[in-house]
Amino acid sequence: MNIFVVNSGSSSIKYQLFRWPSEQPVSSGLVERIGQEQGSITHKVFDTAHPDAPPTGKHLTLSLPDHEAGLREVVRLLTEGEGRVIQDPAEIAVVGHRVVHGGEAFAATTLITDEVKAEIRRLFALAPLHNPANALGIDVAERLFPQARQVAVFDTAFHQTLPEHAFRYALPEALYTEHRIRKYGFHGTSHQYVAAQAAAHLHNPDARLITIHLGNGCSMAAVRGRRALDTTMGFGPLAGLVMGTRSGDLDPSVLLHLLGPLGYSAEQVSALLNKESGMLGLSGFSDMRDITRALNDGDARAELAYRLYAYRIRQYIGAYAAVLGGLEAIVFTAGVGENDALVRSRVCQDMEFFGLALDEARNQQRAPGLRDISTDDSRARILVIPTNEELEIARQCAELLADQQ
Ligand SMILES: Nc1ncnc2c1ncn2[C@@H]1O[C@H](COP(=O)(O)OP(=O)(O)O)[C@@H](O)[C@H]1O
Ligand SMILES: CC(=O)OP(=O)(O)O
Ligand SMILES: [Mg+2]
Repeated sequence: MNIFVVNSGSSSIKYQLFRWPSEQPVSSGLVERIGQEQGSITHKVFDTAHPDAPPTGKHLTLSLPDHEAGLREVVRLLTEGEGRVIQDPAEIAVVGHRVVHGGEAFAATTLITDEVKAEIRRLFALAPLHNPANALGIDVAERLFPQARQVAVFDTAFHQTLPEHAFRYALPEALYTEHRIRKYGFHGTSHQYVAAQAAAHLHNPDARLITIHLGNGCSMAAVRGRRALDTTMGFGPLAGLVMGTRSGDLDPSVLLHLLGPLGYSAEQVSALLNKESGMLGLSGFSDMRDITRALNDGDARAELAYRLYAYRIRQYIGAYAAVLGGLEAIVFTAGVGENDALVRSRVCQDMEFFGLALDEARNQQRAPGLRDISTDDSRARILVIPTNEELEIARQCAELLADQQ
C-alpha cells in the first residue's frame, strides 16, 4: 500500500510518499513560493532497495499560481519520467493531511467527510495562517486522488489529554462552555513522535519529558507516559515561545493598548502578532540562519533576539519540570532545535544545578538520528531527536484504517 502525506502551508506544501507496512519513504519534497512570480519544487526519490543510500533529486523552478498547480506538478513528478515511483495516482490508497487546528471536536485522527471539512473551516478564525491552507490541500487532494481515502491528523489532538486546570483560562465560564475558549496546543504530531522516540531510547515508558519543537512556529510540551500534561501554545498558535514571526506570550494589556489608544484594527493586530513579531520584529530576520549570521557580525539586535528566545525556553523548562514533578530528559527538535547548537547551548547554560549538564563537544557534533548531548553524569538527559511529522501522520493513518477493518 502507498500512503501519501501532505503538509500544506500558506505558501508551501511538504509531501512524502511511503510504502506500507514497511514505512519505507519512496519520495519526499517541498513545493515553495506558491502564488509568487516564480515557484519551486525540490523533489527527492529514495532507493527502496538501498534505504541508506542518499536520495536522488531534482529542483524545478516554475510558475505555481496556486496549491492545485503545485500538487498537480508533484503528481506528475511521481508518475512520469525517469524518477517516477508509481504508474498512476490510483496506486495511492490513503492521503494523510496535517491539519493544524482540530478544536475540541477531534481528539484523534479522522477520516475526512463533508462534516469534517465544515468543522475545519469553522476553525479558520482560530488558526488563520494554517487551517485555510490545510483545507485547500484537502480539496485539491480529493480532486487529484479521487479513489484514495483522505485522512486528517490534527496538531491539536495529542494535547487533548491536558487536565482541565492546564487547558482552561481564568475567564468567565461561559466563554469556555459557549465559545470553547481554552488552550488547545499545536505541533502535537511532532511532540508525540519525539516523545515516543525518547521514551523508547530511555527504556522508560513512563518517562517525564520536556519536548522543545523549534521550527518557524515554536512550542514546548510536558509529557509523561506518552500523555501531554501541558504545552506552551494556546487557543491559537501564537502563545508561548518567541517564534520566527510570532510574538509568543504577551500581556493582554498590550492588545488593549494597540486596539485603544494606538488605533490598530483587529486585522492589523493579527498581522502584527502573526507576521511581524517574534525574531523578525526584534532583529529584522525571521530565519534563524540569518540571525546567526548577524550575531556573528556583532549585531546587537540579533544578540538580544537570541537571548530572549533562549530565555523564554529556559523559563518553560523550569515550569514544566515542576508540572511533571521531575525530569528524565529534555528533547530538542525541528529546524532550529536539530541544527542550531548555539541555541541549545544558551538554553542549557548553567543548568547543572537543575540536573541538566550539556556536553559542549557532543552538542557541536553533527550526526543523523537521535543524539544524547548531555554529559555522562547529567541527572537528566539532553536529547536531539529529528522530528518526522510525515511518518507519524502516515502511522496514524495506517492505524485508523486497521481499526476500521
Ligand atoms: N542549519 C541550521 N541552523 C540553524 N537554523 C536552521 C538550520 N536549518 C534550518 N534552520 C531553521 O529552522 C527553521 C525552520 O524549521 P522547520 O522545522 O523546517 O520549520 P517549519 O516546519 O515550521 O517550516 C528556520 O528558522 C531555519 O532557519
Ligand atoms: C502550528 C504551527 O505553528 O505550525 P508551524 O510551525 O508549521 O507554523
Ligand atoms: Mg513544522
